[in-house]
Amino acid sequence: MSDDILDRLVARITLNRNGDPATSYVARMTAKGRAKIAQKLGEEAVETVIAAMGDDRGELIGEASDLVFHLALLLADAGLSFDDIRTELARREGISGLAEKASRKAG
Ligand SMILES: N=c1c2ncn([C@@H]3O[C@H](COP(=O)(O)OP(=O)(O)OP(=O)(O)O)[C@@H](O)[C@H]3O)c2ncn1[C@@H]1O[C@H](COP(=O)(O)O)[C@@H](O)[C@H]1O
Repeated sequence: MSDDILDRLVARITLNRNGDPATSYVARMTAKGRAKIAQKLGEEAVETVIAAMGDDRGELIGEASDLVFHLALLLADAGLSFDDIRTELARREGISGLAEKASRKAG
């Protein structure tokens, strides 16, 4: 078993996606479809933003965790995983966001 919680979470999501919606939140959300998962992700993003405006670190950690969990649900529904995100972030490594933006405007 991986010692990375994100890897274990993705493995659990993959297993539960086809489970019983009566006993699994992952299965229930999957059964509702990608639009519902995406909507929930958006709600969690807003809740994270609101938490970030306060000064309760625990609240922000909780909301950010809900956000990442629902992102994992959405990625799984699209046949993607955090490995795909890791690969893309590695590709971007060392490329300044400002330089990248400027190159898009120039092109
Ligand atoms: N990490 C999580 C996780 N984080 C958040 N959630 C659930 O996400 C749901 C949505 O959160 P909300 O804050 O919107 O709460 P809500 O109950 O819908 O309530 P409202 O805000 O709408 O009133 C809640 O039911 C949370 O319990 C999670 N559900 C599951 N996991 C992981 O996924 C695994 C598989 O879960 P099941 O498929 O449910 O067994 C679990 O073992 C965990 O490891």
